[in-house]
Amino acid sequence: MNPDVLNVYFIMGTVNCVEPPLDTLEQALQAGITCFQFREKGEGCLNGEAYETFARNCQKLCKDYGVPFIVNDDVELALKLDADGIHVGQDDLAITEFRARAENKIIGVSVHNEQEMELAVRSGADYVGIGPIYPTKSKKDAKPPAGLGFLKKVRSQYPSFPIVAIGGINEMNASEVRLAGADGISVISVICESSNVEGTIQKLRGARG
Ligand SMILES: Cc1ncc(COP(=O)(O)OP(=O)(O)O)c(N)n1
Ligand SMILES: Cc1nc(C(=O)O)sc1CCOP(=O)(O)O
Ligand SMILES: [Mg+2]
Repeated sequence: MNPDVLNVYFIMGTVNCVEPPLDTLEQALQAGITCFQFREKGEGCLNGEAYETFARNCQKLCKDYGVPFIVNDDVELALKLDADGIHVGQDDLAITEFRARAENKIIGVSVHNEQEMELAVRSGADYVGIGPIYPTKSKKDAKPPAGLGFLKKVRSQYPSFPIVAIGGINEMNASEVRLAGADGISVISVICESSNVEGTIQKLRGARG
């Protein structure tokens, strides 16, 4: 995949939002996010019909702006909606199983160590998510913050494999994350809680290091 797609990768679910979620997503799309992940999970999240309707509304907005719509975890939803891709963690469905059912979709995988990285590449992942780089309040079961060390190591071992970094990334630390080798940054709270989504995204974008 083109790593530029990962430049500013916004992840959102209703539980993350302060403003109406679809308003936040549309502002983020207008401001130039390059990828969107539908991640409707956590206490108080939508279920059933409301969950699917919300996903469809997010997907429609992404289509209007020509931005890839990626579904977190839920393979059946990704296939039902014909999403552009899926993001899976180590506890989610095996990549090869999903690839067999969706040849042309983007597959992202979370990796935390060299073995997981090697397996993701060997299994045909299109990109990897590396995190948490810094402490995050948006994922209760996140691993301890890893800092930039693992990211730098992976970049040196895989000079051109698409990498997005995640976890506690904001306007202040985004450029050091890019300099460490990330093609892009993936964020939830810095956009969901911003009072100036356009300004925030401008600062997150930056030139590649
Ligand atoms: C881009 C990106 N990177 C990492 C994750 C985390 O995935 P996972 O470990 O499966 O955790 P959940 O998001 O499912 O709670 C991600 N979602 N996106
Ligand atoms: C969804 C997610 N995954 C992570 C990982 O480390 O795998 S950290 C995280 C939450 C990122 O949110 P924020 O930008 O608010 O810190
Ligand atoms: Mg997951």
